[in-house]
Amino acid sequence: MNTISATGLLKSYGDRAVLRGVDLQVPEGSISALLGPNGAGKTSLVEILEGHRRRDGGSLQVLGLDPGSRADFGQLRRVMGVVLQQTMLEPGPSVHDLLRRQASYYRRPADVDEMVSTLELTDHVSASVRSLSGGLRRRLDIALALIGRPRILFLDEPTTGLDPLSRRNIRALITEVNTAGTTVVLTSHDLEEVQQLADRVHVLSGGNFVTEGSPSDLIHSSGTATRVTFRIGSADTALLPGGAVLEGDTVRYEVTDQDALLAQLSSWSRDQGVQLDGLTISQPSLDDAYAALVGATTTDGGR
Ligand SMILES: Nc1ncnc2c1ncn2[C@@H]1O[C@H](COP(=O)(O)OP(=O)(O)OP(=O)(O)O)[C@@H](O)[C@H]1O
Repeated sequence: MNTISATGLLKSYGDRAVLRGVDLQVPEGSISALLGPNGAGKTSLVEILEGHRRRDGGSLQVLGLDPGSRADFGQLRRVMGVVLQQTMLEPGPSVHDLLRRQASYYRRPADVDEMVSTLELTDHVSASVRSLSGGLRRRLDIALALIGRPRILFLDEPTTGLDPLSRRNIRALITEVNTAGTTVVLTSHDLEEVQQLADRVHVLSGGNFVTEGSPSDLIHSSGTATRVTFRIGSADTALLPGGAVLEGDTVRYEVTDQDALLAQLSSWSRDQGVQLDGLTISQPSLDDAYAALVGATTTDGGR
């Protein structure tokens, strides 16, 4: 079953068409990532999915509700958690008061003290929002989004501005929340984060998704090469499988079918009576694949 089902979504600002008939299916229980260059329309799309921005056309169901309808939005907000790209916290109240107030809007909220401890805000519960650093505000944003135990969680660049340890903890928390049953829609420019978290990746460019699939599907379809290197020693290079590049005593291959190459190399080394000394295999990352798939064809959207 799909938690989000969108067909033909349209959005323009003046005469600039940002979404040109976007179709999106987000399976229940997945972590789906929306990628695309600056200005591609990710935030516009996510805010339409959340019901925080009006669409110009197309049909949309989120958990069977239409976020663009006022009545449905009222129901949706009780089962939805949202972390916006920019934090919009009221500056006055303390961390604890804000979380308590937010929890009071839900029928079965999470425990406030537990949430404070999970997001490592314990030392700051009495501090007013205005006194928090950017990273602490981000953690509070996430705590507020999770306090209602949402069925769907929208995260727009959730770990931007966090220190490496907090980033790691937030990623672990996202996985945990997802494992407990929450569907997650993630927008991020951090492709390592996306590769680590997402089951599905949708790349938006020029007003539509230009490619969709699992991170490994995208890596595979980009044709990005795996790099295989080893040291040659005194072996005869003449009989090496084709495609070898010799750099001093190191042999390098760039291939898309690593299994075939490794099978050939293993018979070569057997025939030569040598080891594949210092063999390293560097798999391409989602970052490499994204650059190959999107890099040359995109431009900044003009902000
Ligand atoms: N309220 C608005 N009024 C006019 N133009 C807008 C508005 N919001 C967004 N835009 C424009 O729409 C385009 C898409 O913006 P959007 O923020 O959705 O992209 P994005 O993919 O989220 O970008 P980024 O990765 O930089 O956050 C940009 O050209 C932006 O300037």
